[in-house]
Amino acid sequence: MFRDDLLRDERILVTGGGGDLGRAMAARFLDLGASVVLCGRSPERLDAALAAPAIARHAERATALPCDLRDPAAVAAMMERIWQDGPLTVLVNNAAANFIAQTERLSARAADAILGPSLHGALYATLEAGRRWIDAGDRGTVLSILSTSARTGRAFTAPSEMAKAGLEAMTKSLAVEWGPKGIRMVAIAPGAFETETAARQLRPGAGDGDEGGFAGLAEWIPDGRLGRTDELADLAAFLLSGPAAHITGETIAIDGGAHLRSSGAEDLLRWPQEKWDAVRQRR
Ligand SMILES: CCC/C=C/C(=O)SCCNC(=O)CCNC(=O)[C@H](O)C(C)(C)COP(=O)([O-])OP(=O)([O-])OC[C@H]1O[C@@H](n2cnc3c(N)ncnc32)[C@H](O)[C@@H]1OP(=O)([O-])[O-]
Ligand SMILES: NC(=O)C1=CN([C@@H]2O[C@H](COP(=O)(O)OP(=O)(O)OC[C@H]3O[C@@H](n4cnc5c(N)ncnc54)[C@H](OP(=O)(O)O)[C@@H]3O)[C@@H](O)[C@H]2O)C=CC1
Repeated sequence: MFRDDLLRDERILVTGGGGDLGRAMAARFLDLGASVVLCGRSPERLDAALAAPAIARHAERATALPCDLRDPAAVAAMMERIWQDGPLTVLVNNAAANFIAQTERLSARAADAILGPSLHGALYATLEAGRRWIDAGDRGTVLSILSTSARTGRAFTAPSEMAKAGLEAMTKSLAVEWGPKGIRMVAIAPGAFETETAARQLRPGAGDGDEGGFAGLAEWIPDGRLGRTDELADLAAFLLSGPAAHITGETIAIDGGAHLRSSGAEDLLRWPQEKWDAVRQRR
């Protein structure tokens, strides 16, 4: 689909690069010639990502740095370390934290556990990369991974929706403010992708025969299935590539149309063909 060297000149930091979607994007960027730095809190998860065959086959262009994005000093130190080897050209704000809970029962610490990495951490990373690009007169791109649920709102994950909506506002605001300085801001809003943590944090199952997971969700999605990680990775690669150079401030949804299912015709979608035929005959 893409030229093999599409991202050859890019040096890309993928936050949360030890997670499922981060790892898939990193592997795709490497396939297309980029150098990649992964970050996350857990050194074990980062080591596992570097050892995965899709990444290990490009070992000379893949590195990892543990970093807790909730700590602005740690983010600054990570960026300093990265820049010692040369500038990044792309920051991918992918790291996030989320879990379902009845919102009125969230403690302040629980709310901060979500807002910390998902909103503040992404902002800290964007500021650290942005000011280095601006000081050096370098071009740069920030790609943030949002969620279609930030557009619609979503019950039981309010802090995550607030964080993702905040990142969308950052994407639009800095597209204008930093655009003249050569910095492009883009975002992807995924729908449901069956990653290990999404299943655990968002559909944990309550026991007694309810094992949770994503079973049954696909039939609710207009195109009848969940997203595939390779599809997200390809969209990310395109948005970082030369042909996307004029796209900024935009968020692209990748959810099979799921977030548009709020038209008031949901009951009609469940009608069998006979019912449509009967209605037509009665006209
Ligand atoms: C919507 C679709 C779009 C998005 C999809 C995704 O993002 S999928 C990707 C999702 N990926 C990930 O989520 C990434 C992996 N997960 C993580 O980063 C973390 O494990 C974490 C965010 C779940 C907890 O962060 P941490 O280590 O900082 O937490 P901690 O243990 O120090 O506790 C702090 C406070 O939070 C409370 N609390 C914690 N869990 C729950 C819960 N389930 N229930 C209720 N409360 C909970 C805990 O009780 C405590 O409050 P207290 O008692 O002191 O008042
Ligand atoms: N899967 C899905 O259905 C959807 C996912 N998304 C978004 O896609 C992105 C990736 O999700 P997914 O791959 O499913 O989730 P993962 O949990 O696998 O990935 C998130 C990563 O973020 C890292 N992270 C969390 N907190 C911190 C922190 N404080 N500092 C540094 N890194 C941190 C985690 O690593 P570690 O724990 O080692 O720090 C983890 O690897 C997220 O932004 C998510 O919100 C959006 C919509 C739907």
